[in-house]
Amino acid sequence: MSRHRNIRKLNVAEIFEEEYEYEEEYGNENFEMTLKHKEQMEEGKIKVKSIIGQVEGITDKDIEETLWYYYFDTEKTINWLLDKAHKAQARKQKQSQKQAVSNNSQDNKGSSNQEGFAFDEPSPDDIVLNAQSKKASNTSKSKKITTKPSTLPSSVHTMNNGTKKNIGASIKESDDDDIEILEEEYKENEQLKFDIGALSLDSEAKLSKTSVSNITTPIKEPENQGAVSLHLLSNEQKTPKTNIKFSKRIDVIEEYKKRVANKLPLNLVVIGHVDAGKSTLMGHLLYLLGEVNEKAMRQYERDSSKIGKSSFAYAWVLDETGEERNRGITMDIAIRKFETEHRRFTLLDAPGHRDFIPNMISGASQADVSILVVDATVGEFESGFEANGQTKEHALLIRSLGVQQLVVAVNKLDTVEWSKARYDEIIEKLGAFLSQAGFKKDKIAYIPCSGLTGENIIHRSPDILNWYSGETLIQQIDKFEPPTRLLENPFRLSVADFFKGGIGNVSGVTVTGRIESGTIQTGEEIAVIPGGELGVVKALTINEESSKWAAAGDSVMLTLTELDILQLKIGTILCPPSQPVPITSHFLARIVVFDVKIPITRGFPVILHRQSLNEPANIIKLVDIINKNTGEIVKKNPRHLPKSTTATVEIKLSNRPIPLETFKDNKELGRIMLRKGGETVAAGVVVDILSYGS
Ligand SMILES: Nc1nc2c(ncn2[C@@H]2O[C@H](COP(=O)(O)OP(=O)(O)OP(=O)(O)O)[C@@H](O)[C@H]2O)c(=O)[nH]1
Repeated sequence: MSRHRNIRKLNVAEIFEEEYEYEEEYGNENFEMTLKHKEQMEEGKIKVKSIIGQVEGITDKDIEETLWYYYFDTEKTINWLLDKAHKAQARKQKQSQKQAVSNNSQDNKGSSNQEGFAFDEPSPDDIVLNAQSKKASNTSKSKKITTKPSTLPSSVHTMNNGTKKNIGASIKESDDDDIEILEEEYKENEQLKFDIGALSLDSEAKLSKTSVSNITTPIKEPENQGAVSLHLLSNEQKTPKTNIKFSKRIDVIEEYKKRVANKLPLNLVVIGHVDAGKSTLMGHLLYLLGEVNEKAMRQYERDSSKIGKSSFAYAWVLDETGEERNRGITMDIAIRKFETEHRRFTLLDAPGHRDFIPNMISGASQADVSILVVDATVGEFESGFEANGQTKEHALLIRSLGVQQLVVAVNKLDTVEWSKARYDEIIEKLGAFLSQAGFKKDKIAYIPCSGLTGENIIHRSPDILNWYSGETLIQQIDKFEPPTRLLENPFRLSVADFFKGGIGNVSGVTVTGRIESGTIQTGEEIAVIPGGELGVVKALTINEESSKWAAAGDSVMLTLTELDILQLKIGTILCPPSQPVPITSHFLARIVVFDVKIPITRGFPVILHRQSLNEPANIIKLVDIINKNTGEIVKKNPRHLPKSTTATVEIKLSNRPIPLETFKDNKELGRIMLRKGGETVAAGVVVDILSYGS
């Protein structure tokens, strides 16, 4: 069956046909490791053990899981395991120091449990115990929400019931088109309609009966009512504590309107297959815009030619580390700012190499819009576009992460003598794929260009691209439309990184990340979930500029005081204490299966990605397969999910609960990616939380 067929038009008979093919090929049993995998696992374990020896807290299971996660890369496995063991040790030491200080001989359960290697942070029970003992001993500055929810969390009710109203009231930008987008967005949420990767789904029509009742009921009673999961405030505590006098508080939404009135801020991610020319194109663009001065540019040219990599001079503007420059590849997201006539961009240059897709996901999850760079060189476009190339995977990933607008830079046209025929061939092939991937035709623009020569980035020579009369790259990206920001939803920030120390003279702990929804201002109190620890925002910057407030869509640094750094982890969510994000390790998701080589079966192990967070998980139940066109359930309890199917599945986290919301409650926090063995196997949205807490 052709890989390039139109998946939207896939009919039920085809799905069954595929299933039969797979059944014949793989049988009905659950998928297990192949013999080769087992051999690799054994070899890997021996190697890892011979190097690290016996390390307290590292079990055989940990080694196996880590090897599997890194797909038998022993070096990465060892680094990760040792790093975790080191952190566990540091935590243990810190706990015993605290105990010594508090002289509280009763408070030993938390520390002993924190020795556990598998958990990067205290188990939820320990958190509560710790909190209680801290409260009793009153020795720690850290505060946390410890109230045990005896009934349904009312704040979560508000989030559910308030979603439509909030989204409808999202900030309006400047013109009619924007209003149309807002209306579309509003309708989209009214109907709980979502596009996942290749497919447009109206879940109201398409969910099974069980799921519909789960969704239409505002929220389920938490199954686990131990203070384990939701650290909620009791009714009396609902107003977040703040050290700003109410009359002085900033009306952030009004301020935001003023800020975007002139130039709209947009987060732009640049994606594409390895070596497509992403960094060169964007480095050249920054140079032409005057963001890189002549002296620095000449230095890049000299230094890159010294190591025989002169063609990478523009890429060095963005690839800043020695390793990236020596290897000639981008490894982590590079962030730069630039402005066009009507837009203010935060540029996220993503790595193209498949080994760094987790970094790419982390960057793409912060993006509003995207440039997809493809290499027009004969043979290169094809290898980026085929099954294990990154062109399709990246496009599907960003669509699944909610990016709707795309500029395709058909790059390196200098290598094909600026051939119109080649350009047409590429946009035809890509166009068919991108509409299958869920991009609307009118949201995609194609720009012929060369990042190396600079052609059609800002200027165009009429004798080179004489067959083209459209926009330059810069003109096109200046037309990106404003995305809808969830300004009136509860504040949510997914921690992308953190460090000890503060902004300017302020001391504390600093976190970086993108505000997914809501607003924040200095002086406000936030809760860290999981854990429930409380901190106060003492200072903040947006794109490294100091500010008193920030809003959804902003990439920020927040310095928090009164917070224990050990409570933070990448992927932790900061939120208002009165409106905490739920944590769960068991939920229902609607997924679209990517171009997998092996069908997904019950028990399928995956790495779940949500923003920067990634956690091992298992697909524990295949609930149903759905026809994408009609929304009908075509098969209940399927034995496996072949590529391109849309399905409802139950997912269980292996190690610990994570903060997660349903797509209905928060479009940003309700999206997930599932990866296995270095490949993205599916993307989807959370439709129901099946149990709260662990
Ligand atoms: N001829 C030609 N070569 C180009 C062009 N753009 C980039 N290159 C070359 O392609 C190679 C890779 O360029 P990069 O900019 O590092 O590619 P990339 O997509 O950022 O690479 P990763 O981030 O590692 O995936 C370099 O040798 C560039 O000089 C172009 O327009 N024409």
